[in-house]
Amino acid sequence: MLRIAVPNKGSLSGPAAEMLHEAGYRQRRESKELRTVDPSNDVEFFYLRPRDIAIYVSSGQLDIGITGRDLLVDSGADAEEILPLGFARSTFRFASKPGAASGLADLKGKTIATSYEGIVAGHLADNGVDASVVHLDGAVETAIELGVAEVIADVVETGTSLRNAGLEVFGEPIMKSEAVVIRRTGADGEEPKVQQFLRRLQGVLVARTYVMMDYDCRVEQLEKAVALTPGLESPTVSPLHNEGWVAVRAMVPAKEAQRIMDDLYDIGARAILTTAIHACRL
Ligand SMILES: Nc1ncnc2c1ncn2[C@@H]1O[C@H](COP(=O)(O)OP(=O)(O)OP(=O)(O)O)[C@@H](O)[C@H]1O
Ligand SMILES: O=P(O)(O)OC[C@H]1O[C@H](OP(=O)(O)OP(=O)(O)O)[C@H](O)[C@@H]1O
Ligand SMILES: [Mg+2]
Repeated sequence: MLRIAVPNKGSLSGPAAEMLHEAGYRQRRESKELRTVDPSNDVEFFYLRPRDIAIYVSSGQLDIGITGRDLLVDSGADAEEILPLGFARSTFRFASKPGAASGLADLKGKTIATSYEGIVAGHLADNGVDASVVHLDGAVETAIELGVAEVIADVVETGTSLRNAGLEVFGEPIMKSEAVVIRRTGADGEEPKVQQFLRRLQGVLVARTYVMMDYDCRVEQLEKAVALTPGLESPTVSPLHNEGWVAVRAMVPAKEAQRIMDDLYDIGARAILTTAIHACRL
């Protein structure tokens, strides 16, 4: 049975459960459940603290896990990223009172508060900067006002938390993060059950980003139309009962669907339809 670690709370947990559900896996019914078995898919899910997931996976007791890239790096655990999942996107940045610092060089001798000590200590060491790091569990934006630190390093998404605390980011982003699937470093990448799990999640990612487009066009316009909708491999072209016309079917990126429909209409295509994709295997 495949054993998978899933975040039990925080920003990762809702979207992770939603993605697993869309991929056809049974998920826990209530938030207190710490594990659940999905016998029809031969999978067992363990609901763990996001911060602990890389450690469990690196120990080899669980086959794979879903966590944040930043948490994986911060843990220093012997685990590697195998599939980015596109949710819980954030950047990890330094911030301070406006004007208190403008780059890495200004950190020398300063105290930096963070919940991600591993990332910060590694980044300072890589850049040869000598500064102290104070570990806080969360709400680190308050640390400057309360005199615990002069600088913070934290997850930034919209920037609202920093703005509310009167802080500004400075310097280059330390890293970009999103939810990722991880496995123990060097684990068997060809394991069929793992591959099947990854294919299912990839199917969800594709279903979320593409739509199916169908339209009719004159044979003379076919090459131009196909250039607009090349599909992933190649579009399906079928004859219509009316001579000189064909029906075309291709997957297109959902974000571009409206623009492509306009362009197809302009070259004479008609009966242009888009439909959602619920699941797929590429
Ligand atoms: N506001 C946010 N937007 C996007 N991703 C976020 C946000 N806050 C945290 N994350 C991501 O969530 C993961 C952190 O997990 P964590 O459980 O600490 O989330 P959290 O939302 O901060 O929860 P908690 O309330 O328990 O602190 C990291 O990968 C981080 O990049
Ligand atoms: O840029 P924003 O959109 O404001 O998002 C970033 C904030 O979200 C997270 O905090 P969370 O609410 O999880 O609290 P925490 O600090 O206790 O983890 C993170 O630690 C930042 O504080
Ligand atoms: Mg948090």
